[in-house]
Amino acid sequence: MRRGRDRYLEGLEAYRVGGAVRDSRLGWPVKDTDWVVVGATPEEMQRRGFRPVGRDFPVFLHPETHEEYALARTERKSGHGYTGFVVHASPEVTLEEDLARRDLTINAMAETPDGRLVDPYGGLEDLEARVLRHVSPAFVEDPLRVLRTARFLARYAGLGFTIADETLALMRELAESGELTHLVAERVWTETEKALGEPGPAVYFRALDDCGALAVLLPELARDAKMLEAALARLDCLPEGLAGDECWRWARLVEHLDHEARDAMADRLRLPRAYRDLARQAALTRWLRDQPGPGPAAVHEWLDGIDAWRRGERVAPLLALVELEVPRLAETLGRAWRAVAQLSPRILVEEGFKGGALGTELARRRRAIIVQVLDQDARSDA
Ligand SMILES: Nc1ccn([C@@H]2O[C@H](COP(=O)(O)OP(=O)(O)OP(=O)(O)O)[C@@H](O)[C@H]2O)c(=O)n1
Repeated sequence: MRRGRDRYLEGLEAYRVGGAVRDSRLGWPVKDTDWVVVGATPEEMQRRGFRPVGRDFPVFLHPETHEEYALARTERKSGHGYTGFVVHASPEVTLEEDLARRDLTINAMAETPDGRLVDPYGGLEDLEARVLRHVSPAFVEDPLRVLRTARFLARYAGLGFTIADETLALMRELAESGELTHLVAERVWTETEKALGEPGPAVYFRALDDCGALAVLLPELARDAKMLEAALARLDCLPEGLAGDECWRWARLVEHLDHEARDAMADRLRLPRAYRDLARQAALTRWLRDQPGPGPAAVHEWLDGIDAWRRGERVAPLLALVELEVPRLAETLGRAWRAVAQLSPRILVEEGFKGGALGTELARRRRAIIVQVLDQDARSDA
């Protein structure tokens, strides 16, 4: 977007950078625009009315557009993890130096307010050749970049992007060095959740597997190559309405794992409740699908397990999932659920049941209804 004169920027050397420059050239929707300012001090920014927001480095919000303006800076690694960086921001830091600290060449382009491209590291050429390539060997200073690169691949995979061999080699190096283990759970999950929302989420996990990072970060998934391939194929196998949903995609990815492995992974990544719950329900639904028959006890256990009684809204989407693989079973389960849902505990209370006896009788009658529906279905099959 071209803007007219901006009095706050007058006399300031400011460049649009990062995602906005990349995405506008790719014809991808631009989410937000970040800026780099060269040759200014924090005091000058504040004098101009910019509001300081950076904790770790000097970043300011434009008084009107509220876009982020960061003072040009260099970063050097000084230890493990996210905090192990020495940031140097001063009016002497050049635009080229600021761009050099960035992860990928396509993320290291800048643009003047009037649209002139500054591209010292060949970002445009890589963008046109659809290559994700690191800017410099300093790529390895931030292990999160392994995940970021995989995520960008997942986003742009449909455009034909690949990871440059040399970059993949650095990603491998990071996976082998143990540096990835220094990433805190929140950062790993934030990237992973973003990747789950990208057009090609399977590509993210495959790229992490290719460089050995999956075995470090999500060993439960990486353990068995065939299982992993099946899980990745399932990721995008979702009923309409659920397709593209991060939480459902995650559930599909992990539904084949036993609950110890699922819980271990969820604890390690500090997964939000919704992700844990849905993964458990999807796993239970898969279990039901694989039961012989399945018989009334299994159907009942499934309804109990997904807490259908209190959370009836869970049933339909899970049935839609079954329908993708075993439509006939989904139909039977749907009938059983509709029949059993009509039995209101209130009726039993009115009949005089209470306490434990109420629970026992409710379960008995529910089971009887399920038996009846399954019998009817079996007879109409015969
Ligand atoms: N670990 C990181 C994080 C960020 N950056 C740089 O900071 C810019 C902004 O980062 P961010 O907002 O996370 O990503 P975007 O590139 O804007 O992408 P997205 O569309 O995902 O927001 C990136 O373009 C990149 O130049 C980096 O080099 N290394």
